[in-house]
Amino acid sequence: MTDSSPTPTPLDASPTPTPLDASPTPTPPVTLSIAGSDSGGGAGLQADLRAFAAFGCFGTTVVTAVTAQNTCGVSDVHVIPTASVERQLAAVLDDLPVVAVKTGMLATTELVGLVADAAADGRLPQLVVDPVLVSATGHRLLEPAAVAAYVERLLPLASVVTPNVPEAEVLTGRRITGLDDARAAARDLAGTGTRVVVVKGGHLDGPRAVDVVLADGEEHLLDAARIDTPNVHGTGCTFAAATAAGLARGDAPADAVAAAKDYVTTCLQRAAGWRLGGGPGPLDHLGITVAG
Ligand SMILES: Nc1ncnc2c1ncn2[C@@H]1O[C@H](COP(=O)(O)OP(=O)(O)OP(=O)(O)O)[C@@H](O)[C@H]1O
Ligand SMILES: Cc1ncc(COP(=O)(O)O)c(N)n1
Repeated sequence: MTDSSPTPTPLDASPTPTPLDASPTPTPPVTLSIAGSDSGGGAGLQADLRAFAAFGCFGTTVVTAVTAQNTCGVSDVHVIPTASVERQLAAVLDDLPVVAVKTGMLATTELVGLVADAAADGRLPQLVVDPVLVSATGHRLLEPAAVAAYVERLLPLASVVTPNVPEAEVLTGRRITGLDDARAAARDLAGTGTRVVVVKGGHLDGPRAVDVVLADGEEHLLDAARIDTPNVHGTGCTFAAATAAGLARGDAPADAVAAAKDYVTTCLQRAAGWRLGGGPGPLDHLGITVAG
């Protein structure tokens, strides 16, 4: 008599988990994000800290605003008083050896001015400015009068600026419908004094997601296949934080933006099938280590 029952499947066939590695590690580079909190966790400081960690950086934070936000929208914005932002900045910079800084949501003209003053005093090394104006869900995150402060005060002091298409349109007054317009906008923004300009192409149409980079007068493109996914909340924050982290670990700016592009593309790919929330969902930053 033969036994026709199927071979029993072991309950858990996955490989034995690697034990946690407790060996000492070198002191990491310190990065700083000056940005808003996203209660939904997809953008803002929450995304920045995950991107910093992926690049092996120790992230610190200065909170400019607390948003009540999820994937569907922003229902409240509480701007942190300027004096508190100033004290957070002093607390971080007076003690920790920050080597690169990223700014995100700055909310008001006063806070843009505060950051510009700190940069002018040489306290914000390798400054990456992500000029956050509006959330992906359409909520204003910067008061309109603050746009001039960005152009006149902050951009001249930035190492890298990373507007998306709608932000580049507001900052330059130029309509951007394709790559040639994005190139022209990048040249306008380089004219403010920023060393490296990245006009991100996530909002342009087409099968590729192409970003225009103008670095010390040299233009090149960051080009990746466009991923078909609704989960794009926090791509801009992630790209800028990853760029700051690359600079912090010693990459040249052109290498830092290229590594940031690879990282954000990987995070988008991994989360393409995620279903978190009813609106544009977050990226998968989890468990990724970007080799230096
Ligand atoms: N669907 C996509 N597939 C591949 N890459 C994308 C996609 N959407 C955005 N990107 C890339 O993500 C990065 C961020 O670009 P994007 O223009 O979306 O910035 P953003 O609008 O500031 O982001 P956010 O959604 O956080 O506001 C860029 O490198 C862009 O090319
Ligand atoms: C606190 C904060 N900072 C930045 C963004 C922009 O990200 P997105 O354009 O993906 O909404 C946001 N929504 N919230």
